[in-house]
Amino acid sequence: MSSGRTVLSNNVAKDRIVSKFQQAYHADATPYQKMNFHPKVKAASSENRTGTVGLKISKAVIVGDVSVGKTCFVNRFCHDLFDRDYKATIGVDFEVEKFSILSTNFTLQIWDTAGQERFKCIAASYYRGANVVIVAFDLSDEESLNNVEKWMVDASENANDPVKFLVGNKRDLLSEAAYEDIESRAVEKANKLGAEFWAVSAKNGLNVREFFFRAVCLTYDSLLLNELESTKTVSSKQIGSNLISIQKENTDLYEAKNKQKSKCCS
Ligand SMILES: Nc1nc2c(ncn2[C@@H]2O[C@H](COP(=O)(O)OP(=O)(O)OP(=O)(O)O)[C@@H](O)[C@H]2O)c(=O)[nH]1
Ligand SMILES: [Mg+2]
Repeated sequence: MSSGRTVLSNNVAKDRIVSKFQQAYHADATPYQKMNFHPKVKAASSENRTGTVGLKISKAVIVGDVSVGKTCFVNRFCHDLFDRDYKATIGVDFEVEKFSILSTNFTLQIWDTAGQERFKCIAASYYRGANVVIVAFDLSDEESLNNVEKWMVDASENANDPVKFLVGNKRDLLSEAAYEDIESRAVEKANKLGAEFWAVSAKNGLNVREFFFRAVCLTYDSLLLNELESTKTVSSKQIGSNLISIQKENTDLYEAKNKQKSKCCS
């Protein structure tokens, strides 16, 4: 979380409070047609019956070709920063963002993976269990759009029934006409992949906050709905043991990240 932000008593920054359901970027380019939180999700949130959803850490992974702007996109959202110099991501990096959705705390871990082929072995081990898969491409580079299928297939393989997005970055580089041209092809791809399309700019911040709010709204809604429908009564004992395994898994991930970096990047 960037410094200088107003942080509330629940440890969530003021600009991470989600009280309205964020709409899709383009109504014709999404498989997610819901326009609001499910009534059961709203009721459970207001009555504080959110089970393990508010306690767990959800996971998002961002993948895509080299230099499409994955790191800049994450940094724009998490730190409100933009770096014009390219620094390749080595393996993976991650950020943790805390939200308050309908007054429930919700934590998203954002795994920013390397696009370079030589780091693929490291990056791929972080796709497991992802709740959100973000395939990024560069709107000004057609080739990066041609490669999105393989990224989506790889990243979704071991994910956890993820919410899928196709994000075109560097919108600031395109004229309106050039954008419209690539947009129609991107929308076609997104529909084929069963993903929701967004056009953003990490450089000027266009649609970046809206995108992440959309991602957490869809994820929170579907995770809580699943939980409400599958475990009508979750005992506090179960919640306790789930939490221990989640915390352990998290610790393992941190350790694995360091181990794998030293193994694969030599
Ligand atoms: N004009 C413009 N440039 C951008 C934008 N986003 C990123 N860039 C530039 O694109 C280059 C690559 O950005 P990165 O975020 O490092 O790319 P990446 O996808 O993380 O690359 P890898 O980590 O190697 O996979 C940098 O020089 C950025 O300044 C954007 O929205 N607009
Ligand atoms: Mg990067």
